[in-house]
Amino acid sequence: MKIDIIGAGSLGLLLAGRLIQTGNDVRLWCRGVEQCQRLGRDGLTVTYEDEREPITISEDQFVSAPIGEFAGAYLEEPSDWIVVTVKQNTLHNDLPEFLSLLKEEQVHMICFQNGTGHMEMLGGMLPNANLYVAVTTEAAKRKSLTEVIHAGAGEVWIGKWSLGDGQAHSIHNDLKANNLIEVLIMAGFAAFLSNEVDTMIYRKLLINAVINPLTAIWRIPNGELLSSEQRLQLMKEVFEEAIMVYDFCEITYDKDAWDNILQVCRLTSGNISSMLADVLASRTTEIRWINGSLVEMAERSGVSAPLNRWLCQLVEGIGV
Ligand SMILES: NC(=O)C1=CN([C@@H]2O[C@H](COP(=O)(O)OP(=O)(O)OC[C@H]3O[C@@H](n4cnc5c(N)ncnc54)[C@H](OP(=O)(O)O)[C@@H]3O)[C@@H](O)[C@H]2O)C=CC1
Ligand SMILES: CC(C)(CO)C(=O)C(=O)O
Repeated sequence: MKIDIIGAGSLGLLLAGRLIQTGNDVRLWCRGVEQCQRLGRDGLTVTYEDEREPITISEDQFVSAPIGEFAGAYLEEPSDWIVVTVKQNTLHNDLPEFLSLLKEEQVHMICFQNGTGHMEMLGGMLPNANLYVAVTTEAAKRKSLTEVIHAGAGEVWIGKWSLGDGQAHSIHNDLKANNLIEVLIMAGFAAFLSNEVDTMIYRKLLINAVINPLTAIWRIPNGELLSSEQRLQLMKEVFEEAIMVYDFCEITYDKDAWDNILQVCRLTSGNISSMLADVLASRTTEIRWINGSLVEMAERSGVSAPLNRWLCQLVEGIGV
């Protein structure tokens, strides 16, 4: 399968490494020229935290190029799938410029972002595109421009974004999506199709809305959220406000959603959350598309979500 991956960060390198290893034709689109040159010289490596052998991909097994060349290359030689693995802020602020040439195209594009808001934006910008959402519990950490650590195996759930014509299609009859799942499974991912990807997006949003800002503000690994009553109390208050917003917006959530968040803290106890990692590296965080989405959803329903608003302001104020 021919696959374009936009964003050679943690998730992008992980997907690229596994997909190239299993024989797919991957083009990896980077922000920086230096990274393209390093990938073109050294190839890429996926390593593990246990004793598993690393995956080593040599430079001649794939193409890496600057994002500015992506649209031209796609128009000349379209791929089967465009996989988007940039962060939300890049997707909203930078990608429109690079994707505008594709606005008439019927691309198949799949987006791996945490948070919400990006699919609506892409839907408006690429009206003919077939847009898909991936919700994943994989954990990847880029170690250098060419090396990524696969820090935790999870699942990848794929759904079609907005079927649009009001008819009840099942994604299980979608040939392209089935092909993608096959390719991901061959590459070693636990990948599934879902007709209820919305439920998954909002389940993940709840997890990220509670864990990410608090770990970023307190500068602690995920597991340490559970280490004091005071921290648990604040987590619970953020959770309850988010649930109140879900109730107003008629978004369904699991009965054991709170226990599920505690379980994620335990399972990822040594992890630095992506938001804390962004704060530590002085990068823009995804808070606007996580807790900020909850604030907007609340406002649209005529209620307020003051705790989530505060969290947005606290995180956005770090390092300003
Ligand atoms: N990592 C994980 O385990 C998981 C991540 N996610 C979600 O996936 C998304 C990606 O996360 P992650 O991979 O961790 O993020 P990273 O920050 O590791 O990677 C983002 C990549 O996008 C690149 N980029 C920035 N601007 C551009 C541009 N204009 N054109 C092309 N590439 C660009 C960055 O380049 P540069 O480094 O040069 O700035 C970087 O390589 C996020 O929304 C995250 O929430 C979801 C689940 C798990
Ligand atoms: C689940 C969690 C909190 C794991 O660290 C995550 O998705 C993130 O850090 O963004």
